[in-house]
Amino acid sequence: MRLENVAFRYRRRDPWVFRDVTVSLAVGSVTEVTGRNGAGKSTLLRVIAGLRRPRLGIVSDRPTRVGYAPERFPVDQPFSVRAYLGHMAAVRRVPGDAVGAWAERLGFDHLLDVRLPELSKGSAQKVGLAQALMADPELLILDEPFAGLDAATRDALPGLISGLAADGTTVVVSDHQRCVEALPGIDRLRVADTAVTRVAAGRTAATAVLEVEVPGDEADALESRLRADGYRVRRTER
Ligand SMILES: Nc1ncnc2c1ncn2[C@@H]1O[C@H](COP(=O)(O)OP(=O)(O)OP(=O)(O)O)[C@@H](O)[C@H]1O
Repeated sequence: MRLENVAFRYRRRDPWVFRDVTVSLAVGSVTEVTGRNGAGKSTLLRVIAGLRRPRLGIVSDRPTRVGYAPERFPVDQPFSVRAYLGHMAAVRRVPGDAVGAWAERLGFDHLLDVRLPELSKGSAQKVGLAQALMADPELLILDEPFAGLDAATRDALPGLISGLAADGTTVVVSDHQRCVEALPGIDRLRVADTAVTRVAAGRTAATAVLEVEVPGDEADALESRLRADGYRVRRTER
């Protein structure tokens, strides 16, 4: 699919979140969206998913089956996990046994009869992932999917994502935790200052490595700023 000269702001007098965005997402690609807090990553994902319409520009060739897992899964609905996912499966015409299969795969099958508001953050995140994944999406949008996940699921998710991509799903993921950055062939978009820029995938000949020495108590902040800006950071303590 393709975004062409896309601009978005929430309200008419708001500042633009981004402007003049022209990017293509190849079928079966995995794209990581990076940027600082508030840069516009979630907004870009919503526009790509079709949940928000661009104010200007054109989005073309968006696949029909779109799976979207929001940053914060809405847990204020009074249903059990089973009832909620069963309903989502019915809406998307997915066989009902997909619910149990995804619950088992993501490790929350023991929670199927728990009501959504009673779920822990990580378990709610898994339910959000399951509803996005079970429709066999051609376009899968994951907004900070790793937040709150247990180690086993966090480790399994990149493999699951690359498996789906290998089968032709186009995946777009924002990921402060940088869990997908090591996936081979991953594309990267950086959102900053109302621009969305494609960052060269694979390191090219033009890559430079800087060694920067900072006081220990500043290291965490600098590291997360650099990572948010899309840089790869290797850290050593002295
Ligand atoms: N529903 C909304 N209505 C109005 N403004 C919004 C809305 N959602 C986000 N914004 C604004 O749009 C800008 C981009 O927000 P967005 O959530 O897309 O950033 P982000 O890069 O995903 O941030 P984070 O890393 O903190 O999740 C911010 O200025 C934010 O305040």
